Amino acid sequence: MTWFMVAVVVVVATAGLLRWRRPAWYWLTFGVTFAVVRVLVRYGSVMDACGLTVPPSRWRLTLARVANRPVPESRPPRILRLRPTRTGLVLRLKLRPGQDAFDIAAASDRLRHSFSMYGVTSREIRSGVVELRMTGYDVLKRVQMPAKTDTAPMRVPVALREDGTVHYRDYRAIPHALTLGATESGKSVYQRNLVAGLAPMDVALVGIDCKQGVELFPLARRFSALADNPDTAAELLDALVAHMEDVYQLIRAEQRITADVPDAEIAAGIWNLPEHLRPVPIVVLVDEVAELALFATKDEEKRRDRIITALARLAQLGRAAGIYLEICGQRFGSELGKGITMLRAQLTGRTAHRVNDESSANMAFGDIAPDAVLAAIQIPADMRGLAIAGDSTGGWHRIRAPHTTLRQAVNTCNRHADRTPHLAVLAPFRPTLGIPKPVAAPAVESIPATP
Ligand SMILES: Nc1ncnc2c1ncn2[C@@H]1O[C@H](COP(=O)(O)OP(=O)(O)OP(=O)(O)O)[C@@H](O)[C@H]1O
Repeated sequence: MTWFMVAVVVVVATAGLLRWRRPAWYWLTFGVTFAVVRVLVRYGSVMDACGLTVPPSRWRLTLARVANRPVPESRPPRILRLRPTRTGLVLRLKLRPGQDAFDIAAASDRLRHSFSMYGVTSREIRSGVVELRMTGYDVLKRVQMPAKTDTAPMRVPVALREDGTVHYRDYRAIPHALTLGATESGKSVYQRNLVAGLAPMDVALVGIDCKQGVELFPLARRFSALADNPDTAAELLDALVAHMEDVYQLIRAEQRITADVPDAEIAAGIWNLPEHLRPVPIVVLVDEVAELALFATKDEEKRRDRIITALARLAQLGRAAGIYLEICGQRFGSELGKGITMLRAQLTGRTAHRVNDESSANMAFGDIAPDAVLAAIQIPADMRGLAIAGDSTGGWHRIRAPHTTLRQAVNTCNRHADRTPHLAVLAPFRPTLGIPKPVAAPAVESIPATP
């Protein structure tokens, strides 16, 4: 008996320590069992307290009266499946007549408190079936991506969502995207994760990094072309437009359709071309886009117009030619001049890190998901890397990318350097590899100013 008591105390103490210090371990060891028991035991009463039960139907009342039995109780949605996961529980519910998915969504915060879970989100699976995803701890506090993720061409597992699922950047579903965020909000880390995720794939990476190349040039071995100033960027974008036109010619040549070609084989983009003819897809990463749109002189204005026109053309026509845009910046609104809002409208995927004002959040979500604007401005300053990711369907999620250091990203790019495609049209922009020339440190004034 004494040994049993000691064992109980040890288990309770270990569980308590793990719960506060290592929530992920706690969940995997004790938390999941406690949570399953808690949900199953409390399910009926919690659903009743949250107003998610329906009164007995007429035939059940009649049956009870005929059989002289007590009046049947109200019934909650039926549990179809309860599945523990790495980060929480997934509960699939069959709704009762008269209930809808909105009832469950509206009660998700009450369910979270009642089941003592960290977060609860719901989504409709099909008519009458709703899935509740519960997380046992804050999965975004220290992001750990699952060891296994769904793999598909041009689909990068880039971050974790607050419900514990993986957030993918799927270039074939959403060809172009915009990532906004104030300084030090985590844009570069997000972009680094994208590059590291794309590095093992058959894709050409093109970078325009107007921060003098500090973010993308260390990853140069996996890049087919890089530009670190607006002049080179203008030429590089012209070369990409020329490449896009060549790919269109190739698709048109393939489309010389005869009556015996099945409909499914008619090419309307590079992915429909036979594999031996298919040009390699290109992802164009632009860091600090505002640098491309700002100008001080007449010549710079001409260059700016050339750049924005080329970007807008790539955004409008690039998808079929396998050219995808990934644009990052602190702000991307009409104050950057003509053509910007037209370009922004083509960037379907939107991600906003912490922003300093509502108008910056509006640039990302104002035209697609107004409630995401509120979520974006509520991101706390100490949660760097936390972001709101939405798309044109109006849906949005809170996400956070894993903290990939520059060293880790460089290692990944170097490991996959042999996959870097050589495109003739991009050859002049291929980064030269080697030891950089030493640069003199800027002079520092050491004499203190006297009043
Ligand atoms: N997902 C993350 N998880 C943990 N820490 C992060 C994450 N993303 C960013 N950080 C932290 O925030 C710091 C700033 O991130 P980052 O350089 O990506 O910001 P930024 O938005 O690109 O800033 P700037 O516009 O000034 O370049 C990083 O050094 C890192 O310590």
